[in-house]
Amino acid sequence: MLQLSAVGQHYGDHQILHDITLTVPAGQLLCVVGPSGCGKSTLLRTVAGLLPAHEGTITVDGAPVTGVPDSLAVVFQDYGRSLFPWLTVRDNVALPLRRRGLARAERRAEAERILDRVGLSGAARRHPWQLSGGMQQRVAIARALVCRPTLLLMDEPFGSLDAQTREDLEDLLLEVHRTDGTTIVFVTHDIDESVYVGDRVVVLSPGPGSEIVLDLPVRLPGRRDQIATRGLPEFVALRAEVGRAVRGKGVHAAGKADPADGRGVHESGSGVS
Ligand SMILES: Nc1ncnc2c1ncn2[C@@H]1O[C@H](COP(=O)(O)OP(=O)(O)OP(=O)(O)O)[C@@H](O)[C@H]1O
Repeated sequence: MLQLSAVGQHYGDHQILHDITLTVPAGQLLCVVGPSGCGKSTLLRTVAGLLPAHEGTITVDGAPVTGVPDSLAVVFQDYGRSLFPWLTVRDNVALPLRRRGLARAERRAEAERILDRVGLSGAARRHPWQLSGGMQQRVAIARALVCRPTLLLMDEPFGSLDAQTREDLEDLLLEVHRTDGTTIVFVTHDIDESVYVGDRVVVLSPGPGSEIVLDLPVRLPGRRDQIATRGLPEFVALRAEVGRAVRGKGVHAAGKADPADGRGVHESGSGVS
């Protein structure tokens, strides 16, 4: 479980985040959206322990975050810079296992297992620069998963991919989440994406001093499907509600209901206009 209590963040005199209080239960996929520059990436970097919180406290499974927790992995948008071009795909993925003291053969076997899972078993001996952008981001996801993190942070991971690749990776993420039960915090500027992948969507207000303006459980019937789910009236209603909050147009009362338990069927009907 991830807990943020009255977290504030500044760059110098510039206040970015104010009084962010949030509990993310184990196994939840939380999406964070908000206007450009409101502090989504700053929030993620603070949770990751890369920036110390100026105010408040953050705990992961009860332990205060004072540096990057061992149980945590991060995937950034810029896959091109996050992979080492001189290493093969398999060695990129195996790299985090070195710190765990696994022997070389074990590291390679584990990397190949994860690569198979993300649909890249045929690419293990290639180098990142020989792959498409979508394949490189699959490598970055594989590397994040190889240490079996309990908390996965993703900062606009599909933002620079074409629409088809993006949908494929959204579905890969959902499959990983369903199978592993990893707690995931997923930052995106894409409202549709947040509702499609999230169990819950949190919207931040524009800065300075961004706060949470909407905390919305995503209750959609059935297993998510790129065509069928996006056509559901429940999906359209949720998307409109998040869109209104991002644009500062007010929040429907259903948005405040039971946000920590964002699974199951959405019942509110949301009153979308
Ligand atoms: N290292 C830094 N030093 C000073 N200011 C920064 C730094 N990083 C970000 N900022 C500023 O903090 C604010 C929040 O930035 P952040 O990248 O967290 O927003 P964001 O919501 O993720 O933006 P976007 O949606 O455009 O990616 C912006 O005004 C940005 O210019």
